[in-house]
Amino acid sequence: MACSGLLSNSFIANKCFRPRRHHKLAVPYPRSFSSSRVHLAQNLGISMSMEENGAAKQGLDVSRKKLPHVLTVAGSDSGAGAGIQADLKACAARGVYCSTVITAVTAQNTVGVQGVNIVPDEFVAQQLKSVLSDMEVDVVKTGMLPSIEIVRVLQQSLKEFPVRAVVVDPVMVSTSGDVLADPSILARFREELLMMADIVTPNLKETSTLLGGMRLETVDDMRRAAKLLHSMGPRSVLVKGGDLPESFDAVDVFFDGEEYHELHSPRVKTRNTHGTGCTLASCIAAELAKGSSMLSAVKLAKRYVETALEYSKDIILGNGAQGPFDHFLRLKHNTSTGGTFSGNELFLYAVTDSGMNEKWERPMEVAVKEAIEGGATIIQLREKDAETRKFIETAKACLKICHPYKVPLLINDRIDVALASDADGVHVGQSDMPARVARILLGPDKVIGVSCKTVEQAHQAWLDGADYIGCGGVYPTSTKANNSTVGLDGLKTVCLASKLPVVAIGGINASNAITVLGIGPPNLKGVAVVSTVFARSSVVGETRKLHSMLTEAVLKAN
Ligand SMILES: Nc1ncnc2c1ncn2[C@@H]1O[C@H](COP(=O)(O)OP(=O)(O)O)[C@@H](O)[C@H]1O
Ligand SMILES: Cc1ncc(COP(=O)(O)O)c(N)n1
Ligand SMILES: [Mg+2]
Repeated sequence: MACSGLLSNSFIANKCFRPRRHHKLAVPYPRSFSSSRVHLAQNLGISMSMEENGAAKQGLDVSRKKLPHVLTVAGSDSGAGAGIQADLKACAARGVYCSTVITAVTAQNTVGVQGVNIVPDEFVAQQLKSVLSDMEVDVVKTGMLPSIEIVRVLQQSLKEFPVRAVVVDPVMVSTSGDVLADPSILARFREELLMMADIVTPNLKETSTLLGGMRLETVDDMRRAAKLLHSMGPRSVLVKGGDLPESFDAVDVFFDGEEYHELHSPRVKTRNTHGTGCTLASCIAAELAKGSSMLSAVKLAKRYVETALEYSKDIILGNGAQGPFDHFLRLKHNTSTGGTFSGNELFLYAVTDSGMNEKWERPMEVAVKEAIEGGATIIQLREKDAETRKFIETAKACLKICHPYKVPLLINDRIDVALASDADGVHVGQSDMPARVARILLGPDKVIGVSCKTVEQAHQAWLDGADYIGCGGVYPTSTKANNSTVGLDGLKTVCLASKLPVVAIGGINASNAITVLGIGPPNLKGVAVVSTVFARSSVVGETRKLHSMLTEAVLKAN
């Protein structure tokens, strides 16, 4: 469609980039269109909009990066599992800005919906105008639309302020069985809203309702339903199968008028599925806002929901049948440190050695368990030659052993293995990945330790966002070839300069550990050992011996 000079600025901003109806959204949307807007406006002899004039007057850069932006038009869920709250969390998790037009306020929890207060339609219209007239919305996602009047004002607003895509989640009944939309709305949905939708995402009940009570029991039924719904006007249809019997995978059927795609994912066994529909639709909207094609957006959204459910399957919130899940995939991370590493964990630091375990035919898990039972306060898995897949499995198994004891487990060098196993952190050497990069990859909560021999390295580790440093070798050691030693003096110098807690490493054993800890600086928090605990047959016995010696020495010193 050509843009004419008579069109309003908002039309230019949005409509020109909107793919024409009945074309699939295969071409990524242009990401930044502030600059193209100005360019386009100049070509068409149109002056800049008020906002651009304002920005220019304030000396702001009008070609600044535009945030992908989803506007959700939905109801508030006081329990924050579904509705507006789920939409905000989903968009935030996907890195997209989300504005909100609230259509109703529900009193809701994990048991059900106790009350609904519908926002007057004039006020919904006012919210829509406030956001759409000002904030360059890319995609509108609709959820609970509780009255015919509200559907009408939404349609009018979208005509006045067209956006690039409309995702319609036709919320009618909550999973708990409570009615969220007036039944009279059905006709309006069928006749008007579906026509405006780039995608409509009904669950089984909603599909059946929209199709006059059609029975949906199999994936074939879902395919037929998708086709029928498509004939009602939306460009694409996703019939969601979360409510199929438990024997089925979680199957959704996508149909764009030409092709069907059955999207399968394993059915996560959990009660925490409240808000999956809202989240899925918001995630689709978010991906479209970033520039995805429709099918990619749907696939990614489904994978996101599946992953979030898997991560949150055991969380307990509320007494009802429908628990919420964690959009930021974090609640299940019950790390022993919880992002509050103090340094005291370094007291008896056990670094594993697979060669020593092999010699005693001891699985790594057994060695780790024995070390912890003997009193190790932190474990580092140091597997220089392990195959990646095996290493990840071992790390996961060891984490299961460490966490009940609240003992953190770190991975030597391998950031990828730490990420894949969700270990508590990493320990890196001077020639491994820089701690600064590891911090970016691992996020703020994981523990990062760095091996340092000098004051400069210790300072850099601090600048890079490490949590502790390992200083050594204090004495010569057989576990690290060609490693120069720093001696007690070098250790003391580094400790005095370091802003981070320090663990001493290298050749430390039962006969010198007390001397090492005795050198004094308060940030010298402990000793790290390898052979001392792992080279003998009884790891638990050796660790216990060292632990009681160290404890006794510390008690005496205090
Ligand atoms: N137990 C589950 N395991 C994996 N995916 C699920 C599960 N329950 C629902 N889903 C997925 O969540 C999305 C929302 O589906 P559904 O629960 O049917 O919609 P609604 O929340 O609107 O009732 C779909 O992609 C569906 O496949
Ligand atoms: C405000 C609001 N919007 C939507 C839903 C649907 O979510 P679900 O189908 O998971 O109950 C809900 N329960 N509450
Ligand atoms: Mg659901």
